Amino acid sequence: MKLYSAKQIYKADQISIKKEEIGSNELMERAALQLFNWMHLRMQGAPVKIHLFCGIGNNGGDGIALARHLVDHGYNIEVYVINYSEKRSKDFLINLDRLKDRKVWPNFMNCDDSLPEIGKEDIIVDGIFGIGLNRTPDDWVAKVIQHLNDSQAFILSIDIPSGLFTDEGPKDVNSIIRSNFVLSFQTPKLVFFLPETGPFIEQWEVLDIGLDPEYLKETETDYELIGKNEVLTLYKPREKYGHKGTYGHSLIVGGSYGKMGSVCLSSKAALQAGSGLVTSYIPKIGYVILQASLPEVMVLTDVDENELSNINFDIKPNVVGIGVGMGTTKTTTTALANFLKVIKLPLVIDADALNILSENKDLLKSIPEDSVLTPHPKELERLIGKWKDDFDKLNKVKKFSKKYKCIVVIKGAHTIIVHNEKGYVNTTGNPGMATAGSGDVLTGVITGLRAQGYAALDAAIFGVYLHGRAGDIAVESTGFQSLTASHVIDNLANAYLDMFKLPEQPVVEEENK
Ligand SMILES: NC(=O)C1=CN([C@@H]2O[C@H](COP(=O)(O)OP(=O)(O)OC[C@H]3O[C@@H](n4cnc5c(N)ncnc54)[C@H](O)[C@@H]3O)[C@@H](O)[C@H]2O)[C@@H](O)CC1
Ligand SMILES: [K+]
Repeated sequence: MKLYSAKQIYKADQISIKKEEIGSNELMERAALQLFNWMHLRMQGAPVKIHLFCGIGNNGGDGIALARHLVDHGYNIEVYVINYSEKRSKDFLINLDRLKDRKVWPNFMNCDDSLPEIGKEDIIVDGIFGIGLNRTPDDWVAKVIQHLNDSQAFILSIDIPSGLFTDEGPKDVNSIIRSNFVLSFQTPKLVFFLPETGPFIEQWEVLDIGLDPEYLKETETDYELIGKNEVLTLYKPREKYGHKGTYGHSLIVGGSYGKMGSVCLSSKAALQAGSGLVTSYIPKIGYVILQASLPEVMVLTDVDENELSNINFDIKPNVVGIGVGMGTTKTTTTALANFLKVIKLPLVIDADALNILSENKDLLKSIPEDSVLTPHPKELERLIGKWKDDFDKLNKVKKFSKKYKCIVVIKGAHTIIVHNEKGYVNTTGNPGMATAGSGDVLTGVITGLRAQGYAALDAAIFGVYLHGRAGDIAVESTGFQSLTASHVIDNLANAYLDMFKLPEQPVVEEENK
């Protein structure tokens, strides 16, 4: 699913109005009706108090139009207009008049007014600012927003939580609504998925207000949301006459004294992701461990007992996953530097290999083209330096990806895969996966997919999705706290199977005869 910018949404808005020969207030009416239907379906006329807080722009206009529909259906409402500017939008004014025709008089709130009382069981509709926010709200508006956040009432935001910018980072977190639910028009916004701004959104849903499908289809976006539909198009079915050689050979390089488990996890994950063959390359100390735990995996050992000192093999893998558990000693650093000088195969680079690269930035230019790097936030910071906010981080990663011709997987609650100018935002995974070895599993999955012939970007996107989905399925039986990396591996099979499951159909009860 494409994630459009505010500029693109405004453009879609203009094009739709022109093509359909409708007034902009008709588009607002569509939006308001969708909001109303959504609420009405769930509330079924319940007499709960609904407080609608509206700004003076079109987001406020949506709120005022929604208030009219709620009144027409007998709901118990109170409307407030937050008068933060004199520049009321045309459609806001049209809808204000329509509301007044029904003898509903909003409370106009200015900077010195006292704050209304809101009960814990009430509902707040947040229509203060939408995608038109272009500067941090004034202090008194921030106070209103804090008052709503503190009320403990359920907050339903129209389009975007008020106070969140659509395409830049927040400057004052105290001026942002904490939404329980966002009904977002036409597209979710990128900020719903970033670490700094995501926590302001508990749940979201898209309302289709029928913006011009042609424009939406043709417009390229900087970000895409990756769900089941997106990965289904990447999936490579198995061929009847395929053999294990058809599905590639993964080499997992890593491990050191006391950290052999990471290589076990990566190697097993590569196998479970479907790699035809898997070999592990480890220091001698891990030989028995690997052979005893993974009978399907072949093992090659370094000349050194405890650490990698010379990465040298005479097999022909088609991808190498490197870095897990390998440490950053001088010997291993030299081994990695020498390896990078000669290796031409695509790499999946993780953990200590990333840390070595951060400490020795001149090695970055030796990374083979189309390699996949999988840093967690700390590793990323060591690699690209500190960032101002999430947008700054994304821009820095885009530059890095272009400069070193690689794919960067920014791991997090919503992992983002960056390739050149574009980012792919993953939707699977859960907090239970913040556990030891979870990253090693991801490295193995992406390596295993790469081995099977998935292109680098596809392997990264598909791998991140599968890994998260396996974690989501696993957590249903383990709970967040007890989820381990091994559970994620054990559920890779279920994650594959789940891709082809049809959505559950509602059960129709048989009529009594
Ligand atoms: N496709 C669309 O674009 C549609 C948009 N609609 C609604 O329109 C919203 C956008 O409306 P607007 O462009 O009027 O903008 P907003 O309603 O988001 O903001 C109101 C106006 O306040 C001003 N402003 C921005 N930041 C401010 C600040 N910190 N303090 C004081 N004033 C500030 C700006 O001039 C802005 O236009 C969307 O979020 C959505 O809810 C819907 O009506 C349906 C169609
Ligand atoms: K809003």
